[in-house]
Amino acid sequence: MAVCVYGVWMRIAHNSSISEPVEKRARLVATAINSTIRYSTATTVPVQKKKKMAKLTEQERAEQLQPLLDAGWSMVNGRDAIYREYIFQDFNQSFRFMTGVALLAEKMNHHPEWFNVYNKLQVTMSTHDVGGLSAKDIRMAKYMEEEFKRYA
Ligand SMILES: C[C@H](O)[C@H](O)[C@H]1CNC2=NC(N)=NC(=O)C2=N1
Repeated sequence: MAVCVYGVWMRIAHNSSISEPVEKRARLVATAINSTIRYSTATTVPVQKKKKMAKLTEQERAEQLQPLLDAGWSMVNGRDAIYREYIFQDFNQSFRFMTGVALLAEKMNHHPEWFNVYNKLQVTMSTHDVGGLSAKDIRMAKYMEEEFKRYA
């Protein structure tokens, strides 16, 4: 980019006839520089700001959290967090389920608080960074509900 811009400037400076007063040629180059700078800044792509995680709003709780509570999740006493117990046929099934959740957790950088004994899995979801429930918790809990249907 810089090289071709320099080339443009030099072509303008060279093309303006040699007899032109130096001031005029300097003005031509200055105009070209300004327009290039304007062009180059105009073409910069705004940096996508990382979406700041926030606690669920009342409306999001009504629309997105309530279906999870209806499906078997419950609010944790004294915390803005949700809890669910899953029972599987055996340890192998529960660990397979946990493996899928763990892969999503790593992809999302969002991790469950969980405890597993043999075929029973206890899961608590909350977002430590915001001190309560966020969209990430909803997404992970919905994933778990969908996955669990495969173990019915
Ligand atoms: C440093 C690291 O990115 C943060 O601690 C991530 C990791 N996993 C997380 N998991 C959960 N449940 N909540 C968080 O706030 C969180 N933050």
